[in-house]
Formats: sequence, C-alpha cells, structure tokens
Amino acid sequence: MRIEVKNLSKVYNQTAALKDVSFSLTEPKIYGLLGRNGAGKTTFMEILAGHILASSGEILINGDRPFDNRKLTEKICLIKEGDNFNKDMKVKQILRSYSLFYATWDHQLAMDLIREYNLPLHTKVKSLSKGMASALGIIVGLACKAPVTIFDEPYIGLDAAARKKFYEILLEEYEKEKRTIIFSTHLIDEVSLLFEEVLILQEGTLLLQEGAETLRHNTCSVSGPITEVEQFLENKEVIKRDQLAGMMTAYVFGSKTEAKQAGLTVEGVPIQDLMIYLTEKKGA
Ligand SMILES: Nc1ncnc2c1ncn2[C@@H]1O[C@H](COP(=O)(O)OP(=O)(O)OP(=O)(O)O)[C@@H](O)[C@H]1O
Repeated sequence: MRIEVKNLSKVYNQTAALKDVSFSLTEPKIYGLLGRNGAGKTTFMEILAGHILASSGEILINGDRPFDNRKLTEKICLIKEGDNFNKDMKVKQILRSYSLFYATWDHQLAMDLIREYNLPLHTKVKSLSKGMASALGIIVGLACKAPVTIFDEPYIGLDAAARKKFYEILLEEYEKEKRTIIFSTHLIDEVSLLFEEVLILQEGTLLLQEGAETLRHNTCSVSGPITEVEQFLENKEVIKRDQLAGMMTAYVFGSKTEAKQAGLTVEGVPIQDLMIYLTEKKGA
C-alpha cells in the first residue's frame, strides 16, 4: 500500500510531537522507524493506524485517510508496547475477535505461534505475564497479515530467545508474502538486519530516510594502527573513534574498497551508532 505523509504536524497541549513531516513509503518493505525518546515515533504510528487525528497535514494510504475509516483500518494493524488488548478477555477470545476483524487472518499461523510461545488459550489477558502479553501482541501482529503492520516496541518483557524467534518468523512470513512492516525499536542492533529502509525522527522532524543497503554501503568501520587509521580519516566525516593499546577503530562515511586498499580491517557500521551520531550531530 502506498503511504503518503504530507506536512504532518501533531501538537499535544504545548508539545509539538510532529512538525511538518513529509515523506512517502511506496513499496511493501520492512521499514525501521528510529529516533531518541520523545522523537515522535509513537505519535506518527498512531496517526497512521487511524487511532488519533493529526493537528494539521495528513497521511494518505492508497489515497485515503485512516481515521474513522473502517475499510482502511481493516488493512492496518498496530501492536504497541502494552495495553493492546481488553484485559478481561481470554487469549482465545482475543484471537477470535481479531480473526473476525482482519480478512487476511491466518488461523494456522496463530495456532502455531500459540504453541511456539506456549500461551494458555483459556487465560485472561490480565493474568498473563508481561512477556506472555507481548507474545500475544506479536502473534496477533503476525497472524493478522495486515498489508500495513506496525510494531511499536512490541516485546517488553520478552526474553532474548523469544525475541530472536519473533524476528525469524517475521522474516519468514515476510519472504512468503511481502507487506509494509513498520518497526520501531530501541534494540536497533538486534533488528537492524531486517530493515530494508531506515527513517530517523528527531524532535518531531524527519532527519533521514535511506535504504539500509545504501547506509551500509556508504559507511564503514576501519581498524588498524592509530597512525594509519588517522591518515585514512583525514578529510572524512567520522562517526565515532575508539583507541586501545596503539590500535584504533573508527566508524566513518566512506567506501569500504578505499579502506581495504589502505590496508585497514574493514567491517560494517552498526545502524544504532549511526542513529546516535546523526541525532547528536543535529542536536549539537
Ligand atoms: N498523549 C500525550 N499528551 C501529551 N504529550 C504527549 C502525548 N503523547 C506524546 N506526547 C509528547 O509528544 C512527544 C513525542 O512523543 P512520542 O511518544 O510520539 O515519541 P516516541 O518517539 O515514540 O518516544 P519513545 O521512544 O520514548 O517512545 C513527547 O514530547 C511526548 O511527551
């Protein structure tokens, strides 16, 4: 589905959460929506899902506005950090209600995931542990197969193994059938390999929208003796430098080929460090 964000602003009382943001998501991809605390990510995702209204500007999904638009919201699923479900309903009832809402619901996948995450079908949401409630969110987000699926820090309380399983299944399902997945997380290093495109919000404005491959291609981590690394860094934009025992590792904008030719050890730059650098630089 084509998502067009046009001059989007949202003001809560005195706080401007989004300030005249414009961009488009034109293809089904896995998008990483990143940014520091309070950057406006949740606000954006809630407007996109039709849960709240913008103060000005708009989001159009295939040309339509999502707010109060049942035909469109049946194609969008937002899974948040918590409070996704009615606490007095049992897991089984939650699955049933979502299966009725989403025409694309995959019952078999939901049942497989219930087994995978060992969730009790007859327990009320209020009696689930934090991790179990997150697992239920993930199950719903995956099984609804909504053409626009949004995960906003969906895994509070889930352990590392359960999160890894989630990433694997997300990728597996995405490979079977591409859809627009927007993923917001602070555990960037864990998830960044999934991202095909990265958007960074900074204090309510869009700082960057770039293909993940391009980001990886245009940056590199170089290591070697301090003098050789410093020589390579001359006239380049440096993201980060670390020194230890006469050796230096630096993250830098530049081509990996050039760094290899300089005899340095070359690796990729973690997207998390890039995000920190870009948001600090703008804020400085
Ligand atoms: N309901 C609300 N009422 C008042 N201010 C709000 C409300 N929701 C968000 N804000 C403010 O809007 C700004 C953006 O918040 P938002 O939750 O969208 O950011 P975020 O990028 O999702 O942050 P985090 O990573 O911490 O979850 C913040 O300054 C926040 O305090």
